[in-house]
Amino acid sequence: MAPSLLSIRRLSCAYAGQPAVRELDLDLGPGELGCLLGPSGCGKTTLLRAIAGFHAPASGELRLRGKDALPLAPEARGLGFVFQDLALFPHLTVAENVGFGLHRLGRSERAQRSRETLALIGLDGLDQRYPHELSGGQQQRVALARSLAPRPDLLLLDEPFSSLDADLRGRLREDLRGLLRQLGIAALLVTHDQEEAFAFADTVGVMQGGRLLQWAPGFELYHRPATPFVASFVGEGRFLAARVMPGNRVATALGELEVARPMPWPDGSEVRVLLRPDDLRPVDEGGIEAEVTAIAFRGADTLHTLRLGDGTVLMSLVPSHQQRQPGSRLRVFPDLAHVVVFPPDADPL
Ligand SMILES: Nc1ncnc2c1ncn2[C@@H]1O[C@H](COP(=O)(O)OP(=O)(O)OP(=O)(O)O)[C@@H](O)[C@H]1O
Repeated sequence: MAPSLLSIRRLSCAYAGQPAVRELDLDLGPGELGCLLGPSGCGKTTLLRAIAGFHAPASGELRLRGKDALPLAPEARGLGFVFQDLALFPHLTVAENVGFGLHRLGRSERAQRSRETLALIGLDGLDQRYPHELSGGQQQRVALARSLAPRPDLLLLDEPFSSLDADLRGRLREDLRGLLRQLGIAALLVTHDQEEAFAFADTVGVMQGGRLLQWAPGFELYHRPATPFVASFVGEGRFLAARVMPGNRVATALGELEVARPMPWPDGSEVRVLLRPDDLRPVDEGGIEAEVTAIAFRGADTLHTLRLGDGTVLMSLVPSHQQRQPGSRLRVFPDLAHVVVFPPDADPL
């Protein structure tokens, strides 16, 4: 197997003895687009700064291209980065900003690379402007161009789009993604925004309390979350009380469900099953009847909050042309591709 571009083992970081990153393992391959997702304060920025060389970890290993990177200063690590607080140089033109990291190249090569990168990022013709003569989105493109101009093999991005409105944000993200693919550059992006993480990354990591709980493609995170925290943090979902039955089945208020993988708990154990809103399909007959307690319009569909007879609260996505009011009744049928089961007491939410 080819060595990872970035390989992290048991990495721990702390501020004045307070842990911020705990025993974290992570691998990123050449050209792979990764994303770190997690609640505020879970250690995403600290991890990114440790990779960049701006934060010295307390312990653990950090290897880049197979070599120990911890002794290396940030500029010797061969990485590009775009951090929230990394502003453009106001007294330099766009071309000079983009050429800033290209001191190893000759003068004409530098100008050519700078022009080429500006064209790639969609800033043709703006090279002689100063940062204050650009829109917020254009400034962010210059910051991206500056980090991409030296053609690093790994780009670190800390919420680079957070100051932009949703439309611009989406466009810039797509343009950057295409460009990284075209140039074969790997990236690790920190974001709060799940939609952004799924749209951008091949592999998404969910962090909590300094730990990386799962590092997997978005589909895996959504359909096979490793912990109840990942299950509830990624997408929407509710837990339904269940009991383990013989033959890899669980009994629930919605009937018996088949579990694809063997469960480690003996028959009769109390467990809980993850139910996503798209796991509960509205039906005319059969299924189970529930009371609609709230309705949130989403455009193409509406998110219904439902209460079963025993008080269990669940969610169901319903096509939005089916109009209903809170207090009405709805029949739903569980239609689960993957039944995800957790013990009842793990990681209480
Ligand atoms: N310079 C610092 N000095 C002391 N503690 C810090 C410092 N920077 C971060 N921390 C603490 O370390 C923990 C992790 O912070 P970090 O900024 O890495 O989280 P984050 O996941 O990036 O959060 P956010 O999403 O809010 O940016 C938090 O408890 C935070 O309070």
